[in-house]
Amino acid sequence: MYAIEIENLTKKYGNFKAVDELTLNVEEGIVFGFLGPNGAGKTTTILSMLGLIIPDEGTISILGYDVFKEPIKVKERIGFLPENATIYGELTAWKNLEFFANFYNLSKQEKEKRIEELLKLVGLWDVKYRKVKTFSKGMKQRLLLAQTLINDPEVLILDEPTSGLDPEGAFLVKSIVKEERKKGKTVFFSSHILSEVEELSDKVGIIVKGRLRALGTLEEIKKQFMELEGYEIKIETKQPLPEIALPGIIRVEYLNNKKAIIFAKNDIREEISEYLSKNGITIVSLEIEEPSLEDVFLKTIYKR
Ligand SMILES: Nc1ncnc2c1ncn2[C@@H]1O[C@H](COP(=O)(O)OP(=O)(O)OP(=O)(O)O)[C@@H](O)[C@H]1O
Repeated sequence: MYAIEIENLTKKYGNFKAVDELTLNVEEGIVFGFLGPNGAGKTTTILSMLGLIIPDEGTISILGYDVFKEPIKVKERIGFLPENATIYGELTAWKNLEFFANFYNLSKQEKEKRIEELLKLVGLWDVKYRKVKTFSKGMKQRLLLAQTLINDPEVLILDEPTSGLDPEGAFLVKSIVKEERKKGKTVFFSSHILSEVEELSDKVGIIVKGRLRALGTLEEIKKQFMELEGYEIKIETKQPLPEIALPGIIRVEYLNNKKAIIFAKNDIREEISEYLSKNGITIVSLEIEEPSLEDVFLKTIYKR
């Protein structure tokens, strides 16, 4: 079963399509990175997943439950961290968590145990009785994350969870995501920070102007990209390179007489290798230069 299934989601504001026929599935137990520039439609998709926005078209189910028809069943099993979450500044960290814990059917003991565990997890145990209005942005975000985890959710939905955090705060958020994944939980998070998506995600979706432009593991996305944009094959030989003219080659850029980058329509390493060995040339290395997620992301945004 998929943890999250989004089918043909469309949300319009007037005539403007904020999300346009979006279809994607997230397998259980993985971290899914939802990547897109500002205004791409990430938050609109996430709010639809929570049933907080009613889309014009499409269906969404989480853990097999339709989010619009069975909202309570869904909410019991998920944790949601909004992009601009609010927090009760006049309450202490402990009281904030207690307030949210009260929404769930937990005994006093279970509640206290859970709050203690979470405050320790996010590094706020020593300041548990301090009013939250005295907290830094990073401390508040950590408390919000603890709040998101209060019901030990099976699926975590995090909208730009590291936005505005310093490197230490971002590190803590990322380590919590990794810990949850280890426990078998599913995490869906949105971001426009490439390094973070690359570091955390088992699967990535790239959304631009409301449309899903790429979907898959990083490897799959890079492969799809190379199939569209062409392959860069780096070669180094022992003897000087002869002129290489093989079907599929777009151009060759010689770095010196024994090193070159071959731009090709497909992966023609075998053909190159055969051709050179026929000409008595020994290959030192012959490798595909993989695009970075940044190459893929930027070209996806600006080119297509
Ligand atoms: N209530 C609304 N009324 C009109 N337009 C809206 C509304 N909410 C969002 N939009 C528009 O829909 C588009 C998608 O917005 P959304 O907030 O989903 O993007 P996002 O990818 O989350 O962006 P960001 O990274 O900046 O948070 C934007 O162009 C935004 O201006």
